[in-house]
Amino acid sequence: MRRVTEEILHDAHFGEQGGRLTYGAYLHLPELLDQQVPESSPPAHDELLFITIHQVYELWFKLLLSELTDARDRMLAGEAYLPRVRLERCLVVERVLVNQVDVIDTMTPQDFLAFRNKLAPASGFQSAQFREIEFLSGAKDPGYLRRFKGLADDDRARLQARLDEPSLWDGFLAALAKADFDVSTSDARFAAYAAIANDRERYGQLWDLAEALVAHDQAFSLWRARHVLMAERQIGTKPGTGGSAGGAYLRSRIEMRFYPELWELRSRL
Ligand code: HEM
Ligand SMILES: N[C@@H](CC(=O)c1ccccc1NC=O)C(=O)O
Repeated sequence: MRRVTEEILHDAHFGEQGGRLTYGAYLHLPELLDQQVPESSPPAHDELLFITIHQVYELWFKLLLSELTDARDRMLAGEAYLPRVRLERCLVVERVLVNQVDVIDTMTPQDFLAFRNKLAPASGFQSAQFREIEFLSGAKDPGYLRRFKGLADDDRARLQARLDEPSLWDGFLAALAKADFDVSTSDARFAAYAAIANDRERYGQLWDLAEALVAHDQAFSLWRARHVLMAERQIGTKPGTGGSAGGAYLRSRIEMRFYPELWELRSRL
């Protein structure tokens, strides 16, 4: 009698029709796994960890941009259900982004210092996708584009496009307008939020959508707070490789909110 594993391997016909696809080819693993190139020579032991974690962040940022863009487009079209579904997936990914800081925390500051001097003037400040997420979410600060050193032309064009196009917040207001709320003034908008908050039986989908936006906003605040601790744990009060004051600059960003009106609503309920 053949062993069970052999049966599984040889008798499975699912999806085999004429295909030559393999796991590695589908996922472009040779290319993907060839992209971790340490700057230090001989390589400092922890530099592979440092490169890997940033690449993983950027892959998740790419997914977030795809999900958030779809949520924005659907809200602009007046939808509420699928935008919330998209935002909830983003929230789960964002929790992963916050929690994987634990992996960087396994690095000691001495081991970071073994390759840190090779990194300047690069820093996370130059993450175009991170800034794209901020712009798309609603925090459009053109100053970041002006201050960006060494930004590739295609990244600059993508960031400019994110500044020019509607944000998630514009999408949310479009969804409210589609439900016949006046969103033209601050007073009118707060009246709309209160109406939605106070009649969830009628406006449940819009309420859930607003809450999903608050959760997305909160997740990014948590990431910023966690990032400050990650940075200070490594470099204390030293200035950053990107030329900022370091922890003090990062700390100043913690209070930033994508949707201040949805936070202000809490005080008015
Ligand atoms: C050893 C770990 C880390 C340290 C010490 C650190 C430190 C810093 C510092 C000091 C800055 C301010 C810019 C500068 O002057 O350099 C910064 C910005 C930034 N870092 Fe990190 N970082 C670390 C890990 C990470 C990781 C894993 C990510 C994930 C992508 C990341 C993403 C960012 C982003 C997006 C910014 C810009 C933040 C903003 O402008 O609001 N950092 N980091
Ligand atoms: N800014 C960090 C260095 C750093 O973390 C970094 C360097 C190059 C590319 C990405 C980085 N990550 C976040 O800033 C520092 O000052 O030590």
